[in-house]
Amino acid sequence: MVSEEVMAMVEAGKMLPLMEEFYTIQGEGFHKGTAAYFIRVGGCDVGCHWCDVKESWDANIHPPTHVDEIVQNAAKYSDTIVVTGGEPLTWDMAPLTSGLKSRNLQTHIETSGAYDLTGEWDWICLSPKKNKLPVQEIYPLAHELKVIVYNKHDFIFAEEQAAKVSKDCILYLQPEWSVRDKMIPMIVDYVMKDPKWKVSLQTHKYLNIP
Ligand SMILES: C[S@@+](CC[C@H](N)C(=O)[O-])C[C@H]1O[C@@H](n2cnc3c(N)ncnc32)[C@H](O)[C@@H]1O
Ligand SMILES: Nc1nc2[nH]cc(C(=O)O)c2c(=O)[nH]1
Ligand code: SF4
Ligand SMILES: [Mg+2]
Repeated sequence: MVSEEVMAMVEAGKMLPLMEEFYTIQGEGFHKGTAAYFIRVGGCDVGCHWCDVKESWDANIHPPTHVDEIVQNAAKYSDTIVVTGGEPLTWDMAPLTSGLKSRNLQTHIETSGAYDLTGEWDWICLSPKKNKLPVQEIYPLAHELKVIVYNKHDFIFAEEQAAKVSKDCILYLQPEWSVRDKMIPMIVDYVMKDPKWKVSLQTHKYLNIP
């Protein structure tokens, strides 16, 4: 049981249910190959059946942690901080990013965009999900669109989503990990036919790093 005081702090984004934090190499998308410190915030009710971090979904099992403490720790490791989850936009990200920005850190977010965008971000990776679509406001702000391809219909979904982002947004198709052997050849063909798309792989899984 958490106290009402802690609940109010979480509500205000001054504390966040912290699942894990780790220094690694960004494995996916535009910044792949670049060292970054990851902050994984618990809580998500989007419910992707193939989600590779289902342990993150239940916010109650992750300890509410002061954002000041998260920031102080993150600053020791990297000047690029990736906030992921769970779905980080479940929570008000403003206190966390203002702390990170006050230390001149680069703020990146991995999000489904299913909830209102909060926080100040240098890089927004939008990975839309069919079962809970992004809010309209996030599309023009996304720097990269990363659509997970689990089956053929996901190419149609990817085109629908690409029609909503800005012309400068970088477009990625990323195979869902468990079906990668089947989907990679289809993604390769697709990208060669329509080179506005690029391939994104979960390279950290090939490198055996977090
Ligand atoms: C675990 S999610 C957390 C952030 C946010 N909830 C989201 O979905 O964008 C981080 C990234 O991993 C992707 N992802 C999750 N499970 C995956 C899987 N099985 N295969 C490929 N990508 C996956 C998501 O689409 C997202 O881009
Ligand atoms: N190395 C590494 N890169 C990543 N890029 C996005 C990730 C995520 O889970 O949000 C992730 C992750 O979990 N590990
Ligand atoms: S939105 Fe992200 S964290 Fe939530 S279930 Fe889907 S992939 Fe997992
Ligand atoms: Mg991951």
